[in-house]
This record gives sequence, C-alpha cells and structure tokens, in this order.
Amino acid sequence: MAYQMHSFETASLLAAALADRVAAALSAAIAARGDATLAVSGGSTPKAFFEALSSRAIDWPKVKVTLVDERFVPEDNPRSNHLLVKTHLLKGAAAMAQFVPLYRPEATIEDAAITASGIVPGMTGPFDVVILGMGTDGHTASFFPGGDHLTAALDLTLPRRVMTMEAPGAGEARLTLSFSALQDAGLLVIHIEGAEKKSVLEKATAGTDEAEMPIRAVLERAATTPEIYWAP
Ligand SMILES: O=C(O)[C@H](O)[C@@H](O)[C@H](O)[C@H](O)COP(=O)(O)O
Repeated sequence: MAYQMHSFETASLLAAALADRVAAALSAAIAARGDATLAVSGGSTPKAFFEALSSRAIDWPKVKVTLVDERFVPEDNPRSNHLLVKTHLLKGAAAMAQFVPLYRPEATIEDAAITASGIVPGMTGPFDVVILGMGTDGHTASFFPGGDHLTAALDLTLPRRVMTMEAPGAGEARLTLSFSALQDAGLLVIHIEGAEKKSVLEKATAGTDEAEMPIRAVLERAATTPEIYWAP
C-alpha cells in the first residue's frame, strides 16, 4: 500500500493546510491551462475544509467543481451533498466557481447517471484535485461493500463515468464517479478524521480484499499516490 501520510494536531490545522494545498494545485492548473477541475466528497468531515477553501484567493470563475458522489435526492434535501457544498464551499469568492451537480431530476437514476456522464468535469481527462472521504466500513465515494455495481465501479478497464450504486450501508440510491475517473487526479487526497477512522485505515492497509474494504482500491491501484490528511 503506497500513500503519503499528513497528520495534524487539530482538525482546524488540517483544514487550513489542505485548503492551502488545494488552492495551490488549482491555481497551478489555471496558470498552466486556463482552468482547473475539482471533485469533492460529501459527508460531515469536509465542512471545515470547505469553509477554509472558500476563502482562498483563487481565480474561482475558472474552477469547475463537481461531486465525487451524491445521494439521489434534490438539492433542497438535507441529505444532499450539493446542499452541503453550496452551504460550506460555494460562498464568498468561491461562489463564482462553476459547479456541476450529479443529481438531476430525470425519470430514473440511470438516466441521471447518463446525463451527468456527459457534462461533469473529469470525464475526458484527469481531475486536477480529488478529495475523498472514507466511511468506517472502508467505503469511499459511493464504493460501498456489497454495492450492486461495486465490481464495475472499481474496474479500471471501464471508462471514466458517472454510475449508480445501491448498497446496504448507503441509505439512498447513489450517483458516483467511477474509480477510473478519480484515480489519476493530479492531487488525490483521502481526508479522514478521528481515532476510529485511523484504525479503519490501518485495517485497510493490512488486507487486500477490495470488496470487503473498497478504499483498498485507492490505496493499492490508484495511478496517483494518495495523500492522506488526518487529524484526531
Ligand atoms: O456521500 C457521502 O457520504 C460521501 O461522499 C462519502 O463517501 C463520505 O466521504 C464518507 O461516507 C465519509 O463520510 P463522513 O465524513 O460523514 O464520515
């Protein structure tokens, strides 16, 4: 398992350092290409990081932001990751970023996945920055143990795409970017906090079964060496 570990004394120190790191990566992409792409995860962990990043001096109108995954609910639903990002990241200067949601009110979630695959950034080439979280079951993105499309999601012979996922631990049906769309990001971060998740990470690094702990695919097979940002 190859990864780079960054440990911080507090969550707020981590948030500031990760915001600086991501801001530098996005600004470098803008300087090189004229634009930048960022995919972020939802859940509860990233809030302080989002708040810190929202205040960084980046040429935000040139940044395309999307989600690593989304619960299949409208953006006014409290479970929506779009709502989370709109509340904590897309404000202040960052409100000028170009946000592309995964959820759309199509007839079926499969239709929504097809539509999203045609318009979200990162479908024709690597993201500049991907921020992943991890659940205590070892899932990341919506790559959940027992997921109905988990094998395909982790299959690097399949194209970059948005796909559907249903799993016992996922709650709502999910839309998720495929591993092929995430694993070659310029900067690939796993952001986790707390003692429990550190021990989950240690369990993940002690084994190889990706179906049991899908985070192992990122730790073992990503083209980009993942950088783990952890605070107690
Ligand atoms: O939609 C989601 O829930 C996320 O994208 C998911 O993959 C998240 O990163 C982990 O579940 C960790 O969530 P917490 O930060 O809430 O522990």
